[in-house]
Amino acid sequence: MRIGVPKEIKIHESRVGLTPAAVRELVAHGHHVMVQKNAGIQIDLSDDKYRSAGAEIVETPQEIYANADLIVKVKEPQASELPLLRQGQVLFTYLHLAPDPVQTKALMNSGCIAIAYETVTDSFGGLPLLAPMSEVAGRMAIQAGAHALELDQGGRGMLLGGVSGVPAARVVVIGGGVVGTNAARIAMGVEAHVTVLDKSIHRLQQLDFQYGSKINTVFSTVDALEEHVSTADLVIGAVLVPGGAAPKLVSREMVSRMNRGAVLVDVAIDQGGCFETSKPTTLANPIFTVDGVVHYCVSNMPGAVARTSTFALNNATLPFVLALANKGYRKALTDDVHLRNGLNVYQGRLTYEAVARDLGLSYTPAVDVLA
Ligand SMILES: NC(=O)C1=CN([C@@H]2O[C@H](COP(=O)(O)OP(=O)(O)OC[C@H]3O[C@@H](n4cnc5c(N)ncnc54)[C@H](O)[C@@H]3O)[C@@H](O)[C@H]2O)C=CC1
Ligand SMILES: CC(=O)C(=O)O
Ligand SMILES: [Mg+2]
Repeated sequence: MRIGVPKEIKIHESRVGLTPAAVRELVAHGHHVMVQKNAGIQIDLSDDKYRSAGAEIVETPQEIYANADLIVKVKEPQASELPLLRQGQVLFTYLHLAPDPVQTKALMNSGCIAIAYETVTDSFGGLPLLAPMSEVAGRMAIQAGAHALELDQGGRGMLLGGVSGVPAARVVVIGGGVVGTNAARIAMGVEAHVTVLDKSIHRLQQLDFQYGSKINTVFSTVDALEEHVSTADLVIGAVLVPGGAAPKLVSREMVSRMNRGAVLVDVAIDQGGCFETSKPTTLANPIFTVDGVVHYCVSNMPGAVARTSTFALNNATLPFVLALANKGYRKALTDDVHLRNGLNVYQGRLTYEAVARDLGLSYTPAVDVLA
């Protein structure tokens, strides 16, 4: 199979769809891999490293999209990339379609087969291609939040862990999944006062068992959210309804009652965000202020640590890329329900129910289009 890896063009995004090691595996299985010139240059993955792994280095994205059967990317296709997608071409990348009707329509019109990393599942009930980036983003959320709490960023001028004689900052994490657990872990590490809210008692039990007296776990209700958000110094938004738009759990009114200079980090912004006042920002210009509350809403946080993130992502995606390349998309999707759960768009039809529901479009089950 001909596999193409375009250079990412989302602002400040330096991750790459395939590492040289992943290219080498694919080439060893008899596939032809085209990597766009300088795709990995920012993270010390030079064209020479890709050449040594057996890749063909290609000058332009146009050549990649014109010649590849399977495109392996990181972020959702940007406006200039969408018209390059072709009928019957397989696209494997993050998509986050629920809050993005424009991209959804463009993918449907292209006739491509779009498989979203973030809705591929595993047999443990997890999202194995989202999890590595959620680990990164959860850990980064605390360093981004700590920076935003500095006075010259508009923050309260607080150190997360406090010092002798001065209390630690109050960190509230909404959603105790992969992002939330990693954020809580780093916040505990810097000795902040950490509270996690979740609507899953099971998750709260696991966190309580794992971290004991270092963490406060709270069942999430409107009452509990109001109580904990209003007194927080840093709030991390980390909820997820897989594939669907994030629920708006913190209203504008709740934000207006927060401490001046408190910080919100909305990691769930890639699914539309869980604070009413959130809007997506970029790594180039990550923060803005509403009612004196600093908001950090970057939809590709792992792009800031692109080297770590590229390796972590490839560890998870490679088995699925190999399956798609070795078997072809139809057999790979038919054989594996977990990969099939990643299928969001199939030649003009929407095949992921939560996306169709949130965008008010009609839904066709993946099994039906593959039959
Ligand atoms: N901005 C960025 O760069 C990145 C964003 N993300 C996003 O972060 C979000 C969280 O991802 P994960 O932690 O991997 O998901 P996860 O599925 O591991 O955890 C989500 C948690 O939210 C809880 N939850 C769902 N609805 C809730 C509600 N109404 N109230 C309270 N808790 C609720 C669930 O019980 C679950 O424990 C996703 O939107 C994901 O796409 C992930 C990586 C990078
Ligand atoms: C998950 C996601 O949106 C990212 O890694 O950029
Ligand atoms: Mg304590």
